[in-house]
Amino acid sequence: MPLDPLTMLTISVALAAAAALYLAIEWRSIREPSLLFWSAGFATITVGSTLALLRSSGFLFIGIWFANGLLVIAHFLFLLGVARFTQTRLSRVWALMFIAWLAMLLVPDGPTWSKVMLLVNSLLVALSTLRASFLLRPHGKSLSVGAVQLRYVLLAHGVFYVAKALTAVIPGTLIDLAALRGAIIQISLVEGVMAIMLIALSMTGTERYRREKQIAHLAARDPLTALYNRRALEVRAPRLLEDVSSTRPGALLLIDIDNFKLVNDLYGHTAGDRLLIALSEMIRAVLPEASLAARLGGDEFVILLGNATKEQVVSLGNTLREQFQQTATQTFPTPEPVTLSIGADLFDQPPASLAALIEQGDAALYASKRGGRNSIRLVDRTL
Ligand SMILES: Nc1nc2c(ncn2[C@@H]2O[C@H](COP(=O)(O)OP(=O)(O)OP(=O)(O)O)[C@@H](O)[C@H]2O)c(=O)[nH]1
Repeated sequence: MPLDPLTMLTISVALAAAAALYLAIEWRSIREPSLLFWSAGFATITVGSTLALLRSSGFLFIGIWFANGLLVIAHFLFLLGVARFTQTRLSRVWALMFIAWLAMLLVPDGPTWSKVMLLVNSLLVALSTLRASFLLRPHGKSLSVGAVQLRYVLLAHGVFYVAKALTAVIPGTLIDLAALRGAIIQISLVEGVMAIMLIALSMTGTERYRREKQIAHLAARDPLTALYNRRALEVRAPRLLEDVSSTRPGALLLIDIDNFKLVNDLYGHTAGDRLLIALSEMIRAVLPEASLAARLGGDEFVILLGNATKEQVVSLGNTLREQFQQTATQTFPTPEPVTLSIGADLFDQPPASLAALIEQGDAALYASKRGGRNSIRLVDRTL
């Protein structure tokens, strides 16, 4: 049994209100501005659909003109939300949408103007929606499943509104906005209900996926240097270590700053932090593919290499040592030199565990410290 227009509109009001509330609650917990725009968009649809119900009571200005204008604003709010989500700036030209909408309020009554109203209104909605879909296209970065879904839902919704605009100019189509009669209006109401559900679901999916990724990223990183922390290294190291063989030896470099305490004592903790960040950036810059780097804690860092050679390990260690010494001497001169001691281990069989490997690296590091610091000690276990 087909549902009558008033029932469809009532369903739209309920669904849009639920979506607005849900997105607002999500916003309260994660404070992501795009959620607020999307919530405001659904709240606007709630008000617009409620006003559209007044058509049956003869309130045509509020029930048609004003209600349709709110639909345009709602889609513009969706576009603003997508722009925030994709960190894009919208051109000021979009402000013309409001002028077009205000102009629609001046349109007189009558079937011809009814069509003009439908045409302009549909095109404005289509414009915002298609632009939002276009902003969600993949550009360099891969999109999450939720964002891809949102992109296609918006695209389908936008195409629907283009088609709706075209029907308004086809002669002979019955469009009675006042009485909510005509095939186009019936189809629109059904599409509207479906679109509200799909858009709201894909919006929440989009944000949730991004939040989960952010949480996973934060949990795996050292907050100061953004390198992996020890736990993240423990999770990722086994895959790299499994591939170690006599044809693809692995290597570990354990790096510790010499006399780091002096920087903290003489220049303050913030200066010490800056030096730790500088070292992490140097490490990132020299890190080959298929390798891992982490801050184990304090002034101790680790690099794990797959498919390494003795020459590569020594060269990488010495590059870091020289770069660091230069930076530390220039930025924070100290009575004792602030340098790097490195303990390295080259191996051609997967170690018993990461902890066992770090212990071996520790022994080499200790030897480097005892031998006068500012040096690299390599234990070659491939011989
Ligand atoms: N600025 C800063 N200092 C830290 C941080 N974590 C640990 N430290 C300091 O780093 C120092 C590490 O201690 P040590 O390794 O014994 O100091 P060191 O002077 O480098 O000693 P050697 O390694 O024997 O040369 C301590 O003074 C800690 O307070 C941090 O996140 N930021």
